[in-house]
Amino acid sequence: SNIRAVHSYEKYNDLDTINAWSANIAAQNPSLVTRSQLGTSYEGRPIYLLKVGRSGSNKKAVFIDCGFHAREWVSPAFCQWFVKESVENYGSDAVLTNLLNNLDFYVLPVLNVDGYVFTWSSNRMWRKTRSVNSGSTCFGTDPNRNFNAGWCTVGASSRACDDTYCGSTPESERETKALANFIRSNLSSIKGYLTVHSYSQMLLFPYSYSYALARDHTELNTVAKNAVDQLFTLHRTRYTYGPGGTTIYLAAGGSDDWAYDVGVKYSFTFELRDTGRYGFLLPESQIKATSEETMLAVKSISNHILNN
Ligand SMILES: O=C(NO)N[C@@H](Cc1ccccc1)C(=O)O
Ligand SMILES: [Zn+2]
Repeated sequence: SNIRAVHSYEKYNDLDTINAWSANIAAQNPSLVTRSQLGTSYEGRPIYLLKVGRSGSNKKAVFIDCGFHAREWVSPAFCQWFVKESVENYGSDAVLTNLLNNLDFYVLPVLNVDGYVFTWSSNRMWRKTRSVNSGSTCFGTDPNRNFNAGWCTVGASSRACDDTYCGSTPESERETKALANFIRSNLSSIKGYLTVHSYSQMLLFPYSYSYALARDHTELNTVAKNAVDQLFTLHRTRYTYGPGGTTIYLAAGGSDDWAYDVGVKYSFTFELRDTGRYGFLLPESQIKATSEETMLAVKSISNHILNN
């Protein structure tokens, strides 16, 4: 039939649906969206990346990833929402249009594709990747402990069966290696790194691997404050913000700390809704409000990046 399948942005979508969506939204919006493959997961699934923005030469870029942790379903929902908003409101939303004309957004809807599939098929509460750990019957590494940033020193486990297992080496996972390689290869353009998790309602920035203040602490703190203030205006959702170590907990090997230390100055971790009532099982009825308020924070941060 000639009826175009309509994507449901207010539902949680399985990986096949998300992959079909990313192919379609790129095909239907060629002047704004291009899809590439970042890499392949442990179980052999493609990890797709969307580049969103008007084509132009030597534009600054902001990298946004979702779906690090498999059970955090509202995270991939937000990445889908971001792309939808970009293609639907380009030309009508002045702020978004200006951003898309002057910045490129790399949007990674699901990094941990194997884990995400596993939460749909087997264990809704799975967090890690699904790689086999030699010498253990336990699967997976915590991708947010697997980066070369104070790796496995604090707030991480060296036991394969733990949910915060740091892996056998930094970037041991195909998924984290692919992401790190992409950022390393595009350091001249990537000025911002936003990694989207749930839940807690927090906006975190380096460092989580120690209590040391980042050299850009004052600026990052101001950017975070402005972002959470913008977020609050829509539905009065309250976020806390600050360095990860003091705001949530000490944890080494995180992607935000790694990105910051390789030179991506504006590096933030979002912890979306809620604060524990539903936790990872946030009802689909809250996807719209969560995504809309998070858009305000992302636009605030992106404008700061564009103007600095
Ligand atoms: O996973 C979640 N929430 O989903 N929280 C992050 C907190 C964090 C953020 C940045 C660096 C290290 C740790 C975690 O990986 O534990
Ligand atoms: Zn997480």
